[in-house]
Amino acid sequence: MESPEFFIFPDECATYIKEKLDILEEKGWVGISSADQEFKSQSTKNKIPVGLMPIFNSDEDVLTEIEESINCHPEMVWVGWLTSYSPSLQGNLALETFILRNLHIFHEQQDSIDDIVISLARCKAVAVLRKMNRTRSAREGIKHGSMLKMLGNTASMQGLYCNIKKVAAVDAPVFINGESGTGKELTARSIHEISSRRNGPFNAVNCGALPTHLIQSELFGHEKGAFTGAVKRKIGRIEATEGGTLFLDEIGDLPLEMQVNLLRFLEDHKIQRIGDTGEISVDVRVLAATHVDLNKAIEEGKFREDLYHRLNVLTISVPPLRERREDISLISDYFFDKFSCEAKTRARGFSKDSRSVMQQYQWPGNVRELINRVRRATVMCEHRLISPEDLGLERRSHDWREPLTLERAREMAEREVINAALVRNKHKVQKAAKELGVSRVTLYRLMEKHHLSRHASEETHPQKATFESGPEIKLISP
Ligand SMILES: Nc1ncnc2c1ncn2[C@@H]1O[C@H](COP(=O)(O)OP(=O)(O)OP(=O)(O)O)[C@@H](O)[C@H]1O
Repeated sequence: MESPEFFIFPDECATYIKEKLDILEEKGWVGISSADQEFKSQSTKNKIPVGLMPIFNSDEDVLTEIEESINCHPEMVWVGWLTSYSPSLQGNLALETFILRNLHIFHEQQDSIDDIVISLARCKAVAVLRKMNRTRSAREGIKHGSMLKMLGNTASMQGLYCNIKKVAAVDAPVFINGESGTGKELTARSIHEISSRRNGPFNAVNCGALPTHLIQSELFGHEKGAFTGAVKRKIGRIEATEGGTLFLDEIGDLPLEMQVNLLRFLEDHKIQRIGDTGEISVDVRVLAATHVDLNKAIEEGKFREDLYHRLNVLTISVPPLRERREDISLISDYFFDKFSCEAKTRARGFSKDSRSVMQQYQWPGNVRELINRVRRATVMCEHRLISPEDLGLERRSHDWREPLTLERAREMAEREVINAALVRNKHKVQKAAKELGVSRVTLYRLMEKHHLSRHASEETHPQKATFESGPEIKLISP
């Protein structure tokens, strides 16, 4: 016989629910406390649960507990059960907003017990639909409804989606941390897309890519004749983002004098075009990202502490690909399908060897590097299955059981570390040299010695990266 439908309720509400359990059981529903192991038992394994959340009071602690239950089981659709003990929602804006946003409501005093059964069934139907969508989304690569094409099902990515939703619900600045190529800009776009600003513009500015003398005008705009060459009025990127979201990438590269202006804008939401005496009010949300250590930059006097605190109201971290290896197959398959639809290819998929190599590689350039390698392999592959060589990844050519001179080992390690630094720094030689602690000239010499290209487009070709599965490699000073 088929087991009855079931719902989960937070452990702290157990006493209240127990009183009602018999009635609900008669209607074909079984209630299980969130602390109960039965949740994972055979009888409920293939069932989709619904969450039932009695609301007794509006203490912050209770809100936090509810929030935690929802976060622990984001797959569930939750019914909020307003009991005779529930606080009045009117006048309690925080609770009201929270409840309306997260729960389907059942009023015990206004609705009959049959209505709660209907609510549970309705939520079950929504949960089933959600599950179907999630499965399809994982295939299609679209996650969480309007959240942009962010791929990844690992716990760390689920945590990221959860945080994106949380920060999208408010209007404060957000600081997005993460290595290069992890998806910081995509995260910023996702925040914008599900925020109340989604109908406004989204603008991304790479502070590191703008020449210093142009940054002020680019961000704040200028009036005609403000400086030589200002032949007409220019609206800056901040003003052009009115009503929307401005993403300042590589904020660590913003010159100090510009940091003062940005701070002023963040404090009073007013800007001044160069050559204009008046101030203009602008309604723009700022999201910022960097892959440099800003605490270190503050210590070195390169980044203003007050600006850091102003921007750092909410922080989100995007995990590196090597820390979510289970997502590698999903991402590579998705992009292989995409690229093979766009261009003719003989390839039908990845060989077993390629999959294993991709799993072990460190991915210093993260998702961007994975996409680039898959794109190249899809075009270059001459067989039915993409090989590690097509991906520009080859197993370490040396078998460690074989004898190896120390000099050769040093050379191999040196090449690998330099290649990783170049990929991480988008082939900006000066930046990579700084990270490696050598001069630019030295790095050029080493690149020549190891036949490493300085162009990003060639990062996987003709040089092949090896993958590191052995002990950590240290850079040996030349
Ligand atoms: N989870 C993901 N799913 C699908 N595509 C992704 C994901 N993360 C990143 N990408 C893709 O990888 C590329 C790099 O992402 P993005 O530009 O957002 O990274 P970033 O962290 O901002 O990089 P950088 O610091 O170098 O500017 C983009 O093409 C982006 O669409």
